Amino acid sequence: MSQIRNSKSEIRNHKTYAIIVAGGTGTRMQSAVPKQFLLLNGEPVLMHTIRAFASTANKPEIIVVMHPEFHEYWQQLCTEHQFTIPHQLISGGETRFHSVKNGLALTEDNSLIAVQDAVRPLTSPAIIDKAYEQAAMQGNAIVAVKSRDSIRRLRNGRSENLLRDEIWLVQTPQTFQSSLLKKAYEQPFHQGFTDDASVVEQSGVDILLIEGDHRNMKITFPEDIAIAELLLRQ
Ligand SMILES: Nc1ccn([C@@H]2O[C@H](COP(=O)(O)OP(=O)(O)OP(=O)(O)O)[C@@H](O)[C@H]2O)c(=O)n1
Ligand SMILES: C[C@](O)(CO)[C@H](O)COP(=O)(O)O
Repeated sequence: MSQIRNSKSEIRNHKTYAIIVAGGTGTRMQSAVPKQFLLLNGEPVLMHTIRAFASTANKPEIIVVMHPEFHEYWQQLCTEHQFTIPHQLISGGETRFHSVKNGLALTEDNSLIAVQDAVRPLTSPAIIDKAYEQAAMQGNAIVAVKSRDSIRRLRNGRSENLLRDEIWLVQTPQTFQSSLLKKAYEQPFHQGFTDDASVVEQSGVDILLIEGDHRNMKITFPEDIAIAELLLRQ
């Protein structure tokens, strides 16, 4: 109970942001428009993701990062779907790393920043709030789930079993105190930076996991839209 009270009072000292990265082209989805605009239960994927953040207790300021080529299209979708949740729309970069960096430029210091894939429309408001609370107390909070399958590593043609209890599959949101995230993103881009945790870890910070939910899937391949629609109905 006292831990809950502490985390709530910690968070009150910080402004909260969500940087929702929607600057990708969705090559693996092979759709006519990037996957963040595909309809999920009749509404674009990105609108579900923005609504999850707007439905949290923390009510972060929402920054959506998107390739400028799609800004007008997105405005049209917002009008068509009568989507009025306030958000800032800014330009994406060459990679996810560069898109996040563009978002960071709009954030104030001494804040808490959640970085979220636009294409994770099933993230629950509860886990978003939990991540802000944990990051307020401990510096960072990375949502992840344990592997349900056995895991093997293949190297030089030989496979070996890994202890699956030690393996976590990383999702978003990935939430940080702004000072840690901004310092880490001053590093030059590296191909190994597949998410925000890998960037922050490279700057010398220990990464802390919080348990998420297997439903928090990333829309990546064509079949994922149908799977997400089934999960939304449950
Ligand atoms: N230059 C980029 C590349 C990716 N992203 C975002 O990062 C998230 C995770 O990336 P991914 O699933 O790989 O999306 P895409 O890059 O669009 O897909 P693909 O790799 O299949 O091309 C997505 O919300 C995507 O829009 C971004 O903001 N800017
Ligand atoms: C950020 C991420 O979703 C965490 O699992 C993942 O690293 C994105 O990878 P992608 O190759 O850009 O889809």
